[in-house]
Amino acid sequence: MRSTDETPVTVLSGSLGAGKTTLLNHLLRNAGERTIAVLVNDMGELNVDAELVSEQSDLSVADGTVAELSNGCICCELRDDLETAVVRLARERDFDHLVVEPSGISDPAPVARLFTGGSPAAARYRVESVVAVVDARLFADTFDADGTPSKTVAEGGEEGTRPISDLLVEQVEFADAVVLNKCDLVSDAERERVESVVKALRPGADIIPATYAEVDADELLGVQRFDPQSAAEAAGWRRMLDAAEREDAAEADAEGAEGGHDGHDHGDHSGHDHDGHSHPQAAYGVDSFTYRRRRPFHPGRVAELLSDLPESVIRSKGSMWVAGREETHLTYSQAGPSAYVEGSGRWIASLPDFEQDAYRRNRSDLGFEWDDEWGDRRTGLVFIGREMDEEGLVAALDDCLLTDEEMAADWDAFESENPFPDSPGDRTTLAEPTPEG
Ligand SMILES: Nc1nc2c(ncn2[C@@H]2O[C@H](COP(=O)(O)OP(=O)(O)OP(=O)(O)O)[C@@H](O)[C@H]2O)c(=O)[nH]1
Repeated sequence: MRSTDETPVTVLSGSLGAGKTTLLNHLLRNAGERTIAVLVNDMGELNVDAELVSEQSDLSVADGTVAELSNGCICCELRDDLETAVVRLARERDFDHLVVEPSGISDPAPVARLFTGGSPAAARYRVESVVAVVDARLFADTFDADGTPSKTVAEGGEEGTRPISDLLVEQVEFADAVVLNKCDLVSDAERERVESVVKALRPGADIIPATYAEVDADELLGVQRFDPQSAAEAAGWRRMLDAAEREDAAEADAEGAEGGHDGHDHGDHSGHDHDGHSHPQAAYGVDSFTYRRRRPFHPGRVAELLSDLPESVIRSKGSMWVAGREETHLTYSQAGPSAYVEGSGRWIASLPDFEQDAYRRNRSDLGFEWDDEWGDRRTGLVFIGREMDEEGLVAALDDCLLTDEEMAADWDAFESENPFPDSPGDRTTLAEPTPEG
């Protein structure tokens, strides 16, 4: 019984049929000295009591090395069960490593969070890695503009069905290591292209190519990769946006320190000449840029543009300021053929003065420049794609900004004729994959 040592946990994600079970079996068979316990959340089977069996490293999943939770989804109703199960497991069994496979949920983040913070599970475990098993064939088909884009609406998780592209992107963005499985089903060139996209989506993740998930267990387990502090900021789009904002804030500070603002206009300033470029993957034509403006979008024009982005854009995401939605901080997210906008909170500048003051006082370093007139309202988008026409896209986005005349005119119409959500939690779908490829 280990009471002080925290047992390392691997959180495994992956789309339906990507090869998670194949990987688990492989790990159990090749664990060497390690004793691995596996916890699977199987949404398919109902009313099977969670059986906490674990122990020998050389048993297959079917042989019962697995503690199974059923009846739901780990991230919601099963969260408590999961916590109880892992704590009991640690108390009753002796093992060196826990692998949790929260199948049926798209987002491994809540599961990883279960083992951090002050929970009883956190006292006994530490998350070592979040691993995404990616079906290289499916990934290539979904995001390769040269291939046949997969429009499949796949596994659902908590919200019913979701486009497969969303799941693939989000799992990769949160992963510390990506097992690129089914490499037998892609050519070398396709594999390299998939790798280049994965690197852009999640810079720094270890990519482990595999066929039938035959990975070196010591390469996957026993390496501390997960960092709870930076996990949320690890996605490629988030890093680019944060870096660009920090750069701006530092520039503004420097100007302040020099005792004068030279009057350069942030209202129409092009974000991308702040070196929003990143070319690490240019070899396969995968590139990215940031688009940042402190002028609101026209709701109709920008909805139309974002509903029909060129296929070269693989992933785009960020914050949007849309005229008529002065209170609602909008988060836009696109992955392949799917795109939506969600109300993700309030602009700080729309809060009552005393709340704003408190907010700004408590976070003296907001990480971005506060605009005298508009406060934190701004647009910051990141585009990741292959051979994108950046200039064309930026020009098209700029055409969606309010013109000077529109800025000066009455904004009432923007409020009423506006497809975007006007409160946090609401969502507008801009583009959906067609049901059959
Ligand atoms: N060709 C090929 N098939 C594979 C590979 N890895 C796994 N498979 C097959 O793909 C299918 C799905 O694999 P699983 O391991 O069951 O996938 P999973 O992610 O556990 O699937 P779910 O639990 O249903 O989400 C099985 O028929 C595997 O034999 C691979 O590298 N190449």
